[in-house]
Amino acid sequence: MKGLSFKQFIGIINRYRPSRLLLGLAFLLTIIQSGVSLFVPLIAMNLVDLLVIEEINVLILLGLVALFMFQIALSAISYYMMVLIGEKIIVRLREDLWNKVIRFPVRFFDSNNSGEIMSRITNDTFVMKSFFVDQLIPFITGLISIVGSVIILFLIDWTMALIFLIVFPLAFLIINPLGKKMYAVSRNLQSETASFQGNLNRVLSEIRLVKFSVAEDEESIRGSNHARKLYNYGIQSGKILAIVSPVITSTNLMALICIFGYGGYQVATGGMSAGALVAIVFYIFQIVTPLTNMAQFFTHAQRTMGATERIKSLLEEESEEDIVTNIDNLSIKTEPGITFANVRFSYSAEKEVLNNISFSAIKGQKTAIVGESGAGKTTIFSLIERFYQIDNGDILYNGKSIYSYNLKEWREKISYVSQDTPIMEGSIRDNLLYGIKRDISESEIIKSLQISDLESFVSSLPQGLDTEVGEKGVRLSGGQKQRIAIARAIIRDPEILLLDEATAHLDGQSESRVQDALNNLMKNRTTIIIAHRLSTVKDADCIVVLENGIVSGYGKHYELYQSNQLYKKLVDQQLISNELELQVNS
Ligand SMILES: Nc1ncnc2c1ncn2[C@@H]1O[C@H](COP(=O)(O)OP(=O)(O)OP(=O)(O)O)[C@@H](O)[C@H]1O
Repeated sequence: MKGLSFKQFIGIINRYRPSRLLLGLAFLLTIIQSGVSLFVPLIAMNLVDLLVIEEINVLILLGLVALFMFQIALSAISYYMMVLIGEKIIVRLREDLWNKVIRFPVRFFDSNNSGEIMSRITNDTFVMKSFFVDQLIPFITGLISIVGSVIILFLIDWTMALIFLIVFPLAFLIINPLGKKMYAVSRNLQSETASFQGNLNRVLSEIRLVKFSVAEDEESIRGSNHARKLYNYGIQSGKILAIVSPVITSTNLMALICIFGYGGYQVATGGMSAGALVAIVFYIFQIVTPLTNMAQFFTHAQRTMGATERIKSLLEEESEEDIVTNIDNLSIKTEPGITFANVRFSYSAEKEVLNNISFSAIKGQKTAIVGESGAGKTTIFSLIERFYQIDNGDILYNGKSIYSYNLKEWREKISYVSQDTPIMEGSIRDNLLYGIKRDISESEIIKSLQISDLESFVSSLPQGLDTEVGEKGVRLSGGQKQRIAIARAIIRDPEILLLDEATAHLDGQSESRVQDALNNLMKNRTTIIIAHRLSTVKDADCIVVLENGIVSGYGKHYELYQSNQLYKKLVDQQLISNELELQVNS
């Protein structure tokens, strides 16, 4: 067991523990219970000795029964209290972890598999709890029992105690190196479990891709490899346990044989009373049982320390609200709306995606961003949403840095209709109102459905707005999902509209209706559009051409067509493809 990890484990338990009073009481009860169990053999010793001289004492017998009952009751109460404490700790830890995880920056999710994060919140916390309740507490009571029993053994017969103490450490000489090996195996087992879960999540969340790529066989092999690795680690840990358990059991057995041999001789020769031998055997059991459990304790401890390290690293992760962005305090006068001022940005050190970008999207106007695939258009939206931090420059809204706003307040100003239209499992209503804090009237919802051309679809459903859409909205068509995203944007009533190919999935008729609605929605707001089909942004008040990380053109359609080579190329390519499409269709 690594000292540091154990310290971290205690630190986490301490941080999420319930009141000291409850904890103290539970510990006190546990200690009293272990203490009481130390007296049972002493009374039994007296009883046996009295039996030998045929003078049964009812009072002692009743005392023994009462003590037994008392110990059972104490043991039940203290176990329940420990479970209560364990559950209280885990619920707080899970709540805190979840609260933290949903506030981690997008960058964290870029580099961490969601299945593995799930495994940490569910499995690793469970491992910690069961170690605390089922291992640590019995370990402590076991220690009390062992120490107490050894002391009493010395008082009853020091030579017997000495024999036992010589045999007892032998087991640990063998177990210690195995424990170290077990630590490595347990760590691997835990991380492999997490990556097994990560792999399941990866495949199950994109099951359609698996099917249309006919990748079942590959996935079957990959899944099997993970399962096999788990099997191997399981076998490795089994091999270690297979040595540890019998070593402990036979050491205990050896100790018992020595005690019985020597004790029997003593009783026969009158050196010791029969009661004393009974008490000694009792105490040996009180030493042996917790000792046997200790083998398990160390295995669990290794596994728990691995889980603790992973949970600790999650707990230490910075929340996106706490991230400070270095901005150049540029004192520039801007028009109302969004201004990118000398913005530089890269996802990683290898490649700069935006290299000194400056442009304005003025309030009440429609600003379009065009550029080749991978030029950084979506990145600009991500930066406006503050999913990532800029490296240099500043992004201003109405003349004020967007980083000066509280993150929640800032995001509430924005509606983002993205290309892949994310939909949550739940009803259509749940999706329309997702994250909206103010009360929304039924008429507001219906109006948004009318504007987004969804009304007839929703009214055709037997359960209307309360129809379940399935995981990721699988029961909806691409166009329906897109219109739900637009209706959601309408209900949010934002100051800033970010539209990424918002009408790409709609058919011509629906598109023109929704486009009109969007044009209405854009009034008096700051709107930025990403369009691959330039026909949808030809009428934009301003078009920003992104090329190799810089703004290579900025203006209206006809100006750019004459002055910007890339823009002309993109328009001409689309004209040609449109013509080809017309020819094919005619
Ligand atoms: N999360 C990310 N981590 C690392 N690199 C990224 C990430 N997202 C995008 N990139 C890279 O940044 C560059 C710009 O990507 P972006 O998605 O902004 O392009 P785009 O112009 O929107 O492309 P498209 O038109 O194909 O959607 C690309 O080279 C891409 O590989």
